Parts: sequence; structure tokens; C-alpha cells
Amino acid sequence: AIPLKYGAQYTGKRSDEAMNKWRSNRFGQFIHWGLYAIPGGVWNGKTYNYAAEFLKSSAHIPTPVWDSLMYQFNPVKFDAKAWAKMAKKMGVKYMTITTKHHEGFCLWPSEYTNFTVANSPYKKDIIKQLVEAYNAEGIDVNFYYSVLDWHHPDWRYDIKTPEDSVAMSRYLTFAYNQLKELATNYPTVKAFWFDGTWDNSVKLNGKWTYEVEKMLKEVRPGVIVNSRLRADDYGKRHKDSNGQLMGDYESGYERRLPDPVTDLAVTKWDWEACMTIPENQWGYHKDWSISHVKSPLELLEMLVHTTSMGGNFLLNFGPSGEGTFRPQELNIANTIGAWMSKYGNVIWDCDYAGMKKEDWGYYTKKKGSNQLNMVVFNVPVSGLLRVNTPKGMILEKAAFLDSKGVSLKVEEIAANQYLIHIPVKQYTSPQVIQVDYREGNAKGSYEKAKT
Ligand SMILES: Cc1ccc([C@@H]2N[C@@H](C)[C@@H](O)[C@H]2O)cc1
Repeated sequence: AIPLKYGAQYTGKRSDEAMNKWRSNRFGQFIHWGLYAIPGGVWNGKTYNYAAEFLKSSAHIPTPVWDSLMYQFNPVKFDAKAWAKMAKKMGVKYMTITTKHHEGFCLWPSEYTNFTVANSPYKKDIIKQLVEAYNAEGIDVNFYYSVLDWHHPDWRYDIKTPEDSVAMSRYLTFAYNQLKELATNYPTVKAFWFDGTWDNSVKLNGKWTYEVEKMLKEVRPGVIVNSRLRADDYGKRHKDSNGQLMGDYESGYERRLPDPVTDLAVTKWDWEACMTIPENQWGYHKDWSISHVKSPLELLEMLVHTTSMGGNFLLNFGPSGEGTFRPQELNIANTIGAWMSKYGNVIWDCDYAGMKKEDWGYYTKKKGSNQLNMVVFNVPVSGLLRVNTPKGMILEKAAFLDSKGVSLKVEEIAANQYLIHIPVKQYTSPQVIQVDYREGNAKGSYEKAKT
């Protein structure tokens, strides 16, 4: 192994209480909110199709012009309690809020810069209101923080001159202080979600990324840090020069999910995928007709897919400059929430079941239980759901979760090969089957399992 000072600090999954809670949460709400929500992807009457939170660069807007949006930030319809109630109904167990995105505008009254809500017409601390409202609903709150900062004069994309190096180290001190401020002033924060760490200026400062992780865990014991913060001694990111994952979970899945057959390696570590409702809009965009907008069932399948591979799913919402969500966002929250109110127990505290992926959908398994959950999205015209079990696993009975009494026929067709018979009809949402199994070896000549 290559000797490293700033590489992975441990290997394997954390098994402390804070991480077990993070893992059991499974479903989270991402919220991207900032000055970009005011123009919403439109500048001087022109609509820019690229991600709305990048409008400053898409429309080549000079920093002073962009920064003056601060004087228009006044979300008069913002109601943290209403947001938290919607999130509770959706069935999320955590929420990750952009404390500061690439634009550098802070949603909390940081003492280290004037570019914050405190100097906007709105004035009040948005982070404080969100933390209190979501915590009151029993939802953990995590902080997104962009290291990349378009506003701060000392930020550098690369270190080409001694001046760059002096300026960037001033910037990193500023960012370190802001992070310490967030971890200190909002003591219930559970995790930090770093972004904007791909530039060479950060890759050259692996030591700083190591020190930030160390400081946050000293200030807030148990706090969780994503791999995207970290660069090692040689600028390697996410995984260090020895291939070891840095931070506490892998955060490389952005608007994409690992393949349930070819990417099974992810089941060996903790990971999280974050997802937009439109194709590629994190911040509020005025015009959602410019791309596909994912339906509730599309997103629900992604949630189940993620759980089935032992990952967390972080679904993004982009509130408007006034602090409101769109009808599509409310519909998604209600539709997924209705399903989660019935079937949340096959998501929360569930993990990869170690079963072979089948066409009809996904397996999940609650830790320590002898029950297998089958979430069926694709009902075969045959009505026969194939189940291949690992050696030593015998299926006993199966039933739709919402009609526990009505058992389904379980046909053993060969050693460790079963067919579960379900009625062929139009299903309008994913069906959940709970299968009881026992340890044991299939007999040589298979026998008809009792129906
Ligand atoms: C190329 C690119 C840079 C930054 C991003 C940011 N990461 C997401 C989590 C959002 O914050 C997006 O603005 C996306 C794509």
C-alpha cells in the first residue's frame, strides 16, 4: 500500500449509532435554494435550458450583477413548517439543504461574509428555521456546502502562481471557519454533503479536506461526511491512492443509479444517489417544459432500486424565489407519500438482500429479519415471478403485504428455484410481496412446496 497521511481514515462500513441511523433513513429530500431561484433560468427575457443554478455562468453574468440579486431575496411565502409537513408526508427521514451553493450566497447569517440572508430584505436565518421545523417532524437535517465559491475573491480554480496559493489558502481558511460555524451553531446537524471539489485547487489541498473531516467530527461527534469532500495526498478523489473510500459514504451517483447486475460492488460500502425531478435542474427553473419531468412512479422505482442495492436516495426539490413548490413537486410528495405510508417498512431500515436480480423488480430485506420483500414493478404476462435463492435458503410462504391473509402459490421447480404465482391484472402501483423463508438445503428431488 502507498503510505498516505490524508487518505481513507478507516475501511469498511461505520457501524456506530449515528451511521446506522443515516443508513436506516434510506429516503431523503434534497433542497436547492438560493439567489438562482429568483431568475429561475431566465435572464434578460432569454430562457437558458441548462441547470438553473448555473444561470450565472450560462448567461455570462458578471459577479457584481449576480450578487445584487441578494437585494431581491425576500421569500414572503416561505413556511418552514409547511415544507417539513410535506416532507413528513412524503416519507423522507432526512433532508439535505444547500447552506451555500456555488454562487456563495449563505442561507444562514455567517459571521465570515456579508453575502448572506442577513443582508437581504428577508433578513432571517433560513437554516435555523428549516432545522427546527424538520427536526420537529422527526426528520434529520444535513448540510450541503459548496467548496467552489463564485463570489469569494480568494477562490481559485487552479494554483498557478504564488498569489494563487496565498489567495486559495485564505479562501480555505474562510471555508473551514464557515463549516466550523455551521457544525457549532446548528448542533443537530447529522451530515455534511460537500460539492464543488473537482477543481485542481482543491485536489492540491487534500490535507485541508482531511482537516475539515477531522474538525467536523471533533465539533460534532458522529457527524457524517460524503466522499466528495475528500482528496488524498496525491489529489485522488472519493477513493484514495490505495483504492479505499474516503469519507463515510460514496456520493458519486448524481442523476444516475448503479446497475443492479453489473454494479453490485456498491453493496460493499455505504452510498447515496441524488436525483432531480426534471432531467437536469437542481435550482428552481421557471420553465419545466424544456425537459422530461419524472413521474411519481418513475421516482418511486428509483427509490426502491436504490434501497435494493443498500443505498440512500436523495430526491431534489427546487423551491421558487418566493419559497413555494410547484404542483408537480407537491404531487410527487403526495403520491410517493401515499405508497410509503403503506409500504415504508420495505424501505426504511432495509438493505440489499443478496438475491439475484429478477425482471419483475427489486428485493429488499430488513436487517436481522427472516423476511424477504419483493417490490414488483413489472408483472410478467405469465403471472409467474421467478425467485432464485442462494444455497441454504428455502422459501416457505408468500403473500401480498397488504392482504397478509391471502397467501400466494409458491412453486418449487428445482433446487433453489421457485415461481410465485400472482394474478395477472392491471396494477397501477408497485405491489409488495412478503416472503417467509428458512435456512436449509433443498432436497435432491424437489417436492411440491405446500401452497
Ligand atoms: C457539472 C456539474 C457541476 C455541479 C453540479 C452540482 N451538483 C449537484 C448536486 C447540484 O448542486 C449541481 O448544481 C452538477 C453538475
